[in-house]
Amino acid sequence: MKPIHDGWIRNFVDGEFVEPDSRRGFDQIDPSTGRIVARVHEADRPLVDRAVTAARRALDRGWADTPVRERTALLRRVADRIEERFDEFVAAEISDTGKPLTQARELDVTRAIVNFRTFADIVAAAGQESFLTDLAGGRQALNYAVRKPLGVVAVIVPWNLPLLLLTWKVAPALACGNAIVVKPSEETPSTATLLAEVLAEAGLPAGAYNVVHGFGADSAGEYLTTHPGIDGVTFTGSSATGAHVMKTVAPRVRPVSFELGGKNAAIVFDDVNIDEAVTGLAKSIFTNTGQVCLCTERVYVQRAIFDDIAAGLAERAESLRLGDPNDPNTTTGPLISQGHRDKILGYLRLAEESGAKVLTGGGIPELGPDLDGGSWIEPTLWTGLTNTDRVLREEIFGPVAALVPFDTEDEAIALANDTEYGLASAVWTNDLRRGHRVAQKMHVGISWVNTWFTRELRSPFGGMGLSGIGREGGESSLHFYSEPTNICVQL
Ligand SMILES: O=C(O)C(=O)/C=C/C=C/O
Repeated sequence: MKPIHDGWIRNFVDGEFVEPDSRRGFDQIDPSTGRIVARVHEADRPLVDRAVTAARRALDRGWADTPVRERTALLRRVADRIEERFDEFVAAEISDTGKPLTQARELDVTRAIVNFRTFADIVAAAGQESFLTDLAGGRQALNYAVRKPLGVVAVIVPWNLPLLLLTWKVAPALACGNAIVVKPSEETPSTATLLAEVLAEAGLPAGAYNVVHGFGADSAGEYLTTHPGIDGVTFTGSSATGAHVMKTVAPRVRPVSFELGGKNAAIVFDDVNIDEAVTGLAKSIFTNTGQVCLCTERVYVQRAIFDDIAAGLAERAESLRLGDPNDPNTTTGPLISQGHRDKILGYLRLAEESGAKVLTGGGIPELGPDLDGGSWIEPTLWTGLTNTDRVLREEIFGPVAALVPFDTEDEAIALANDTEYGLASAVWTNDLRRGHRVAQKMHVGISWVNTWFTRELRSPFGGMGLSGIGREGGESSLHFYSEPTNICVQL
C-alpha cells in the first residue's frame, strides 16, 4: 500500500501502513498557500503500544544481532533508494513545509542521503575500546567493551528540517542495531512516512522502523515517551518541550539526547570584507526562513562598520524572493503555520514597543491570490535594541535579527555569551588568531569562523544550557545509540 494515498498519510507499524480510522484525523496544510493537502491518521495509544511492541519484537527476532556489514549494506541501499526517489522526497518535503525547491533539493533531501552513507561508513570503521590491565604478581586482565544497541529508541523530530533531522537520528540508530518508533511533527508527516516505504524496500525487518503520527500532549508524542518499552529518547525541538520529555522519562531513568533551541549570536569584527560578511550573515539569518535552530538572531557588529553591515543586510533581506516554493527563483518560503506566524508577529510588535528601529520588514508581504493564504512574513532586521530586550533573549525562530554595535573584543564576547542558550555562534574576522580565540570563548556546542552551517558530520554536534543535552555526530552518535558492556577477563 502506498504511504500517501487516497488522501491519507498513514501510520507505519510492524512493517505495514495502517488503515486509517477516519474518526482520528487531522489536516496536513501546505504552508505556502494555507490549503489542505491531505488528512493524517492520528495514532491512538493502542497503536503506539503496537509500534513499541513491534520494535521490541524486531530486536528479539534478530535485528539487534545483525552483523555490522549487513546493517551498513542496508543503510547504503536506503541512501541509493532515496537518491532514486529524490523528486518524490523533494515534493513531500515541499508539501509539508512550503520551503523553496532549491533548498529542499540542495539541503534537506541531499543531507538525508549523506546521513545514511556517513553513518554506514562510521559504524563500519568503528573499533571497540580495550585495555590490558597490569595486576599484582605480574598477572594481567584483558578489558574490552562490546557495543550493544540501546534498544527501542523514540525519535521525535521537528518541522523545520524534517527529513534532514529524522535521518540524522535514524541512520546512526539503525547502524547501531536499534529499533525505532518515530513521531514526526504534526506539521510535517510526509517524509517520515515515505522513508518507511524505502526502508522496507531496502530490506529492513518489520518493526525495526515505525511511524506514529500525532501531537505531543495527550497524543502520540506523550503515548510514546511515557511508554515503559522505550529505552531512550532522541529529540530535536523547543527547549520547553525538551524539559517536558525529560520529566516524562525521568521516572524510568531513560537516556535522552536533546538538540533544542538557540538564540545564536554572530560577532563581526571591523577587519572583514563587508560583502563577504553580509553574504554569510544573511545566509545565517534567513536560511529556511530563519527556522533553523542554528540561525543567527543576534548580530554584534564592531562600531566602525556597523552602518555598512546594517545597510548590506537590509539590501539582502529586500532582495530575497518570497514565492511559490516550486519556482526555482524562490529563495524564501513561508513560516510553517499560521500559529507560528502569529508568534513571530507578536515579537515584531514587541520589538517596536521596545523601541526598535525597523531597518527592513516588520509585516506581512502581499504575494497575490495564490499565496496570500500562506503563512508568509517579511524578513525583518532591527537596530536600537539591547541584550535586556526580550527579542534578544527569547528564541523567535523566524527570518529576524537584531543588530547591536560593540567596541572591544571582550565586550563582544560578553554580549554573545549573555544568554541561557548555548547552541551555535559565528565569528567573522580576517584575523584568524582572533577567530580561534573568540570562537573558543563562546559558550556553545558549535562555533563557526567565517562561515555558517558548514557541517562535518563526524564532529560532535549539539548544545549546552537551554540548547540541549549530549552530542550527536560521528562517534558521539555511536555513544548515544549503543550501550557498551565492558568485559574483564583474568589472564
Ligand atoms: O546539520 C545537522 O546535522 C543538524 O542537526 C541541523 C540541525 C538544525 C536544527 O534546526
